[in-house]
Parts: sequence; structure tokens; C-alpha cells
Amino acid sequence: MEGRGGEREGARMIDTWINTHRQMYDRATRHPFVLSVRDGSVDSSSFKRWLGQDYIFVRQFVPFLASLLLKACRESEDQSDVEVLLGGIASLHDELSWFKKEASKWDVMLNAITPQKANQDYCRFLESLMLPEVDYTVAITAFWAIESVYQKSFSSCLEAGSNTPAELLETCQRWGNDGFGQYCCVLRGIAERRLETVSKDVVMMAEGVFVRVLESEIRFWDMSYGE
Ligand SMILES: Cc1ncc(CO)c(N)n1
Repeated sequence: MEGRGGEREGARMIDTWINTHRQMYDRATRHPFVLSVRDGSVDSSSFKRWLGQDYIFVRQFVPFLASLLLKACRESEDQSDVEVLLGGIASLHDELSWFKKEASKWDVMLNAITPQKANQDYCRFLESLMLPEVDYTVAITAFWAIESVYQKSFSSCLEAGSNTPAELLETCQRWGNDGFGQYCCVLRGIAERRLETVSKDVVMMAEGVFVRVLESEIRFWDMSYGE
């Protein structure tokens, strides 16, 4: 039963962070761009800008996830982490195809897009997390936070009472579907399990990375309004 008590402690840790940084958490998960998707007032140029920039981001996400998989293979005491992350890599393959299909639907030329400043900064942050000296716990916390901001944001566009335009439903379902929600819960569980075993320093680093993800996500959504 010791392990169970510890899990609760880890769960409290992430809840505590969310409460401590509530304002920033809400700005990331209820951003005006997402609210405009939800209420149907979004304009197509914002959506297209987001789509093009996110394609670039997701391409950078592949090496990040590969580095996380490597850390899990080396450092995780639980074999199922590796399988979860391998599943994540497999879905990225499908996601990249989806971006190409969606871009052609919206006449977005993916090969002509240059990453904007906020995107470059975010990708550089991901690169810093790929370094071998970055702890697996810190990196998996970042990964959970990155995925869960999208899960929270897009699932809100599918809730009863939302007025999401039909042509954006597929996008919202990609990150807002129940399966993705469960995947985020599993990632959170891994992060929580790890957080209870590491030193205070590593926990503080993980919290810092959580905050940095929220800031980066807010700036990423901001890009949809143009430079
Ligand atoms: C910027 C950003 N954050 C999170 C996700 C979720 O994978 C994404 N596709 N893009």
C-alpha cells in the first residue's frame, strides 16, 4: 500500500502546480483563439496560420519523443512506459499525414511556411529537453503538459453548448477525443509516479518545465493572430 499512498502524493503535486499557476494554466487551456473556435467566431486566416505553424512544431516533436523514448528505455523501471511512448510515436506518423491532408483542404502550402519566433523558441526549448543530461522525469512531465494543453483546449470545443464550425470538428476531435484524454491521463500517471521518487531539485526542475510549457503554449496560440 505504500506505493498507493505515494501515487496520491504525486497526484497532489501536479494538482498543486495547476493551482499555483492557475492563471497561466487557464490562459493556455482557454486561450481566445480556442474560445473563438468553440463559439464559431474564428476566422479562417487564424486557423490556417495555426495549422501551418503546428505542422512545423509537430515535425520537431518527433525527435523530442524519440529522445523521450530513449530515456524511458534507459531509465524507466516500468516497461509499460516504453510501450506507451512507442504508441505516441506511431500516432505522430498518422498526425503528420493528417496535417498534409488538412493543409491541402485549406490551401495552406506547408513547404512555404517559415516558423515564427514563438514557434522557433518553443522548438529550441524542446531541443534543450532532448539533451541526455535532462532527467526522464523532467522530460515526461513536459510531454504530459504539452499534450494535455491541447487535450483540454480542443475537448472544450466539443462540449455540449459549444458552437464549433463543422469544418473544424475533425481538428478538435484529433486532440479532444476520449482516447486522447485517456492517453494524457496515462502520461500524467507516469509523471506522477516518477515525481514521488526523485529529489526535490528534480521536482523543482519539473515544475519549472511545466510553467515554461504553459508560457510557450500561450505564445503559440497568440501566433494565430499574426505577427
Ligand atoms: C504547440 C502544440 N502543443 C501541443 C501539441 C499536441 O501534440 C501540438 N500539436 N502543438
